[in-house]
Amino acid sequence: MTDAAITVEGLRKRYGDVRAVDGVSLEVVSGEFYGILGPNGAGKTTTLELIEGLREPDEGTVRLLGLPSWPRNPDLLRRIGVQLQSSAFFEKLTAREQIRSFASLYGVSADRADAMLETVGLTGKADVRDTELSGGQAQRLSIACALVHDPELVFLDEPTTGLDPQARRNLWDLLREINGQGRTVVLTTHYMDEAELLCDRVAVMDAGRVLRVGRPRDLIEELGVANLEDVFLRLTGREYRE
Ligand SMILES: Nc1ncnc2c1ncn2[C@@H]1O[C@H](COP(=O)(O)OP(=O)(O)OP(=O)(O)O)[C@@H](O)[C@H]1O
Repeated sequence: MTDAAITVEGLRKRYGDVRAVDGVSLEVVSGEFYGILGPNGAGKTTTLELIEGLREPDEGTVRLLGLPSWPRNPDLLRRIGVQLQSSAFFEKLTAREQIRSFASLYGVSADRADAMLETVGLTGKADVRDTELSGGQAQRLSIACALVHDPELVFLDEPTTGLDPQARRNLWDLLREINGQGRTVVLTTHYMDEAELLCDRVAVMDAGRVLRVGRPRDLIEELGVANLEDVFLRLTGREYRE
């Protein structure tokens, strides 16, 4: 029996005429580092939001840590970490106040919040308001807020987009460390080098469907190509998405 952290069956979500998620089923094993890949508009973010329980599916079911993610379950929300966009920050707070506010929602100490700020390299910006942080700094703060309560299951939507190479490498180290502690990590990314390096398995999506799931090196071998970027292009084609 596999120890499933996430089980998704027959997930569908439409926005008007757009079938954003069109029958997605997948399973993420406990402790796995799992990537959701796909071109713009493939349905990655919508899939993630449905899995996280932030949106109601039209059809299908999601179980997180054995429990349904919809309707929202407060006990479950304590056990998962979701990286929200920085627009979800509390208004007019400094970086330190921001992460301490998230921490207090979960009953986590201010010391632990400050340590998390240090982990993402933002101690020097602790007294700066979030609106005055650079894009990459705000992103690091949002990741720190998602991790402050030590979640068992972590969801990150394009966590390294817009980060400089230093922040990107440091974040990779942090995510590896979190995963090494036995936590399950699910991320979306457009960086195939990142997915190849970090992910135990990836799901390649397009047009709301999962085209292929596998270990990066197995997919590379199966398709007889050089790297995961080639796998991605082979499966999803080279045309621009609308
Ligand atoms: N709130 C919404 N209302 C209407 N259409 C939406 C909404 N959110 C997403 N869509 C549409 O659903 C489809 C899937 O979008 P989604 O954001 O899930 O894709 P994605 O794979 O995350 O894309 P990207 O890589 O560009 O972030 C797109 O066609 C998008 O235009």
